[in-house]
Amino acid sequence: MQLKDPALLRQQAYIDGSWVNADLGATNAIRNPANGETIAHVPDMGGDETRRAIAAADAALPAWRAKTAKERAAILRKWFELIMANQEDLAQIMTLEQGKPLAEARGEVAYGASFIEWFAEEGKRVYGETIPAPQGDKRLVVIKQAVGVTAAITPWNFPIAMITRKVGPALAAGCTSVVKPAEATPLSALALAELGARAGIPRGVLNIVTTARPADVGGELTSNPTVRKLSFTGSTPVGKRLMAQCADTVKRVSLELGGNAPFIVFNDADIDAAVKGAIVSKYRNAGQTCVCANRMIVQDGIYDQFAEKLAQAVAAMKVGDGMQADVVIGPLINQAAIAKVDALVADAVGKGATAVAGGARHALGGNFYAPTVLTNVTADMAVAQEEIFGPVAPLFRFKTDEEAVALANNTRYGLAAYFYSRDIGRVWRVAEQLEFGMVGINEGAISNEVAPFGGVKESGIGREGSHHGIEEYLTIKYLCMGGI
Ligand SMILES: NC(=O)c1ccc[n+]([C@@H]2O[C@H](COP(=O)([O-])OP(=O)(O)OC[C@H]3O[C@@H](n4cnc5c(N)ncnc54)[C@H](O)[C@@H]3O)[C@@H](O)[C@H]2O)c1
Ligand SMILES: O=C[C@H](O)CS(=O)(=O)O
Repeated sequence: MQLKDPALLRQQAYIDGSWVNADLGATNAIRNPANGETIAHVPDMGGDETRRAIAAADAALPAWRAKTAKERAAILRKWFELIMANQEDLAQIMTLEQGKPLAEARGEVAYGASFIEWFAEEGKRVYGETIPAPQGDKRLVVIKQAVGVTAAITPWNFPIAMITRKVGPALAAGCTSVVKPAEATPLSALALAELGARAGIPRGVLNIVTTARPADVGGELTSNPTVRKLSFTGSTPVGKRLMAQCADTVKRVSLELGGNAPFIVFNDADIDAAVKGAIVSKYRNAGQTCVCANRMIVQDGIYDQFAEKLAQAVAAMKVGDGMQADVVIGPLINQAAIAKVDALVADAVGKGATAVAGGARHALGGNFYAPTVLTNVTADMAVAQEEIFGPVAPLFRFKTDEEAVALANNTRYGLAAYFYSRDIGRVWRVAEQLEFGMVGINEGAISNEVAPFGGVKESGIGREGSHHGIEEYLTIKYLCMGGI
């Protein structure tokens, strides 16, 4: 690792403004998914260390929320500037621990930083209201206040952006935060904390607890009554478990969970634009994103042409170590991911699908999977219902608009959906009929800091980003003044 600022590679957890080891000295090795090499060790913490982090966040809360929104914004703005000034180092750390190509990692650093920049400003626009009182001697006022101590549990696929999408609004609102990053990718979180300290975030306001035992740390974060809110990003099964664990202390919960995005291409689509959008949506992060197109649903009239163009583009993708300049498909996160993707492809091919590009583990071996396009895919195949989380595009065929919408909505998930059509009537009808939180129309890249990100059904609760995102960290208080 060749960092301009080696101090950004932190191998201790960050609690109450100090870099600390686990109480018993246990550590967790962090390995490069491209080659299995150990790049660092971080503390393997449990309930005791987590309780201390929560106590630190609680102690820091009064002074932090007493600052004005403008004072908090100045610190967050400085944090944003430091993240961007260290973009190259942060991108290198991310590629080495998560595997995504360096260009994508640079993009994620900027995307993650944008949430800090955005919410520094949003914090200054948390407005209350006055209500015309029904009695002349009363005055009614509504104010908004910080929820308090918050917890964030985040996934490995976006090691910076999934943290800043939570900590940005939390700190801007006046909350404090305890973050448990994914055990595979803690280094990006620790580097963020280092830059936060340099930006002037006071001790205890932001804490990072690392562990190889997520259930132990998560058990404390979800049961400790001092924690008033949990924001979780990850798989739907884990989200359900954490939501249940929060019930005993009636915590506020935000959940950003799994997806199964349909990508519908109608006969009237611009096929070249649709192929471009399919590649952007499907193969980003080697298909390991929650909003990846998971099912390509293509109308009869253009099915063969779309399949041929997509397969041709996919076959040309360079697979390899994300640190190599021309690589566009990096490794999957681990062998379990490889096995899952391979099993899904084998199931589809075994039931009659055809691999017109890829279709197997890559010749590089290890955690590399060949970018794949499957045709003749049918609803009885596992890829129709399971989140693939790999570089595999299954193509389904349809005849009518109604059939396409029914196919698209036939999932327990409801995060992102995409479709390509140039008929304005069809655009409005399909957009309104799709049961998803976000819909890309003639566009495969829909994520940014200004729009509400989130899903319906079993893809989650709440929204991140946009002016909605800060509401997740605020409570509404009604003041009734009598005797006026
Ligand atoms: N909707 C979104 O914005 C979004 C974004 C990224 C990823 N995801 C989803 O996340 C999944 C992939 O990420 P992942 O493999 O890290 O998911 P995961 O659910 O396995 O892990 C997510 C986080 O939860 C922690 N965790 C796991 N079990 C836990 C427990 N019992 N108690 C406390 N914490 C626990 C993990 O350590 C990690 O930090 C996919 O389903 C993807 O769709 C969703
Ligand atoms: O994987 C889920 C992320 O939220 C993807 S995105 O970068 O926000 O689109």
